Amino acid sequence: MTQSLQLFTSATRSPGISLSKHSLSKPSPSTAAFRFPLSFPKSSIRASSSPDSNPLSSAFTSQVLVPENGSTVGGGAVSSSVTREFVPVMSDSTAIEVDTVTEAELKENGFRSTRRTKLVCTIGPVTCGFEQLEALAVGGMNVARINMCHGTRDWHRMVIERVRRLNEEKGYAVAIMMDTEGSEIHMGDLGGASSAKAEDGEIWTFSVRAFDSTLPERTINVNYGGFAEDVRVGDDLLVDGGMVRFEVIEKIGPDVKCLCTDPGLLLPRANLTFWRDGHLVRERNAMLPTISSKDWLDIDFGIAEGVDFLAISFVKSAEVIKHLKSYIAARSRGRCCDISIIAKIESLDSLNNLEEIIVASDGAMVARGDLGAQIPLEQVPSVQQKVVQLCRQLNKPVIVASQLLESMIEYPTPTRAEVADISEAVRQRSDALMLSGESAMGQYPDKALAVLRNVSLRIEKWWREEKRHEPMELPEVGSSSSDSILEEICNSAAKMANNLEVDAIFVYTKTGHMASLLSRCRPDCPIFAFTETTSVRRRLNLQWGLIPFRMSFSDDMENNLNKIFLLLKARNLIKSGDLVIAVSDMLQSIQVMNVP
Ligand SMILES: Nc1ncnc2c1ncn2[C@@H]1O[C@H](COP(=O)(O)OP(=O)(O)O)[C@@H](O)[C@H]1O
Ligand SMILES: C=C(OP(=O)(O)O)C(=O)O
Ligand SMILES: [K+]
Ligand SMILES: [Mg+2]
Repeated sequence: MTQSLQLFTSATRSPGISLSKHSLSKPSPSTAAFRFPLSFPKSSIRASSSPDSNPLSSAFTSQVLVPENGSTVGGGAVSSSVTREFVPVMSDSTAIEVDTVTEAELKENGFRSTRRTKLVCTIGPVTCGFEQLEALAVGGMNVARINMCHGTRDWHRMVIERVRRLNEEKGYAVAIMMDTEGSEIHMGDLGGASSAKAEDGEIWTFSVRAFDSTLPERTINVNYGGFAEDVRVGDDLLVDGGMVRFEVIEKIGPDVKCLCTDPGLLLPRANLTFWRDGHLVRERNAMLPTISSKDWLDIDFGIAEGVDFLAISFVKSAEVIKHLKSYIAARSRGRCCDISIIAKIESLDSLNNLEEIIVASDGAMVARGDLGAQIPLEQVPSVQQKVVQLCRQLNKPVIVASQLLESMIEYPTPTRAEVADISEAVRQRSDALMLSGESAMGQYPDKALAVLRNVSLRIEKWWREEKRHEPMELPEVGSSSSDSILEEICNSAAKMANNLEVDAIFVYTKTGHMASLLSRCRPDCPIFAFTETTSVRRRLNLQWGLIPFRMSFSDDMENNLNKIFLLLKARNLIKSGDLVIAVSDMLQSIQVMNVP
């Protein structure tokens, strides 16, 4: 039995679409409908029954339904022993594309316990091979990140191609995030060495000189031409926010001699900040462009390659995001909504303009690496909490990044503190967690991913068992009355889902907006998001609790639902009796029903 609540307003009814087609229920062999359209006499309800509402009709036999992978990978339940062959079966009732990882996971754990927190992996030398990428996809990677600070154009292109091939050949929906270099001050390449050790008391030279061949011993290139001019003798020079510390002792033309005062490992292209009298010197940083000329070339490349997310480093204001968005819109001639812009919160300026930056962006990243170099480390946790909360309030996905499992670059098990840190990010209900060096160049990328996955699952389960619902105020984000209606529907649907303990919420969404409004509510059950385009499906992969599927759907919701039930049931992904709530951005209704 279907029970539904529908809202009709003339303002929100799509022009050109006949109301009866949308608003009236159609009894089918499997669902008897009781609806209460506010503007229609109840007697008219059944009049619209049509033969094609029969889910067994041939109309949908070519239906293809594509579930997202990975977001559903369970704690250790899916190992590499899972057969990872992707077999699109095109015979009638089994016309559904599903990768075996998702399928196995849904079957084994039931969908109430699928993973809600999404996982981003930075791809680097140890994970750029096709098989290694596939292992990450099997392990639950939802988004592959390429950091434009490292690697060549050909290398980036190769990684993008491989991820795309993985999606095509194996049925995954791994999204691609390109992360700009930004123009903050950083070291050069260490002349090809993977790292260099700076010992206490050593004198190192930081130089803006262009060295033709090999770097002289204990010499570091600096990318910023004004460096030697700007630093003063006595300044503290911090590598990666204090991983290594130097004191400036002498300036000789383009060379700056520095004494190592805190020893440590220097990594290629590590970030540099300098401090004077206990304060970060940032006058020059404030003048550096957020998007450098190299970044613009990289962005052109990203647009041409059709990446799903552009993460912008060292965002200082909302203006830069707006400027970029209008550029992308112009470049891609209207296809602008295909690339989401993620603002990286990693500088003092970004904190000063936090809300307007997040409003202007499509999401944010708490980039704790550089953030911890620009504000005192002890302030990073509260900033993280604030950004995560604000993003949820403003309905933007948020990623918590950097050093989540830093020790696993070298060791196969995490520290207890790292596990506690991940737990905190999951408990804050951030949309996604990110691996950097752990997956780019560490020794245990798959193990690190498994830790993220298992800790996420465990904390989410604990949270549900304890029935914890943090009392977060969700302010209205919609600017039009139809937006407000969608928002209210989502808020109510999520609340009903919790109270009724339903197994899943189904949402039909063209742009992904309604799915993200549901995700914002962080309901107890997973959200199956059905969308028509592969790019929306991939982008939904970053958001908390969403399991995106791609399918082509008709304007007839009842029909869509019946098709989906049938297709999912044919693959044992749902079963008769499961309680679901269905909402749609095509039809303003909330339906509650048992799977027939
Ligand atoms: N494309 C790449 N090629 C080589 N090394 C990479 C690449 N991407 C990342 N790495 C390595 O992984 C480390 C961590 O990655 P990330 O946090 O993204 O960069 P960074 O440390 O420069 O901010 C980098 O310092 C670098 O050593
Ligand atoms: C994610 C970050 O940015 P990147 O790795 O590009 O420095 C960070 O600083 O935490
Ligand atoms: K970067
Ligand atoms: Mg950074």
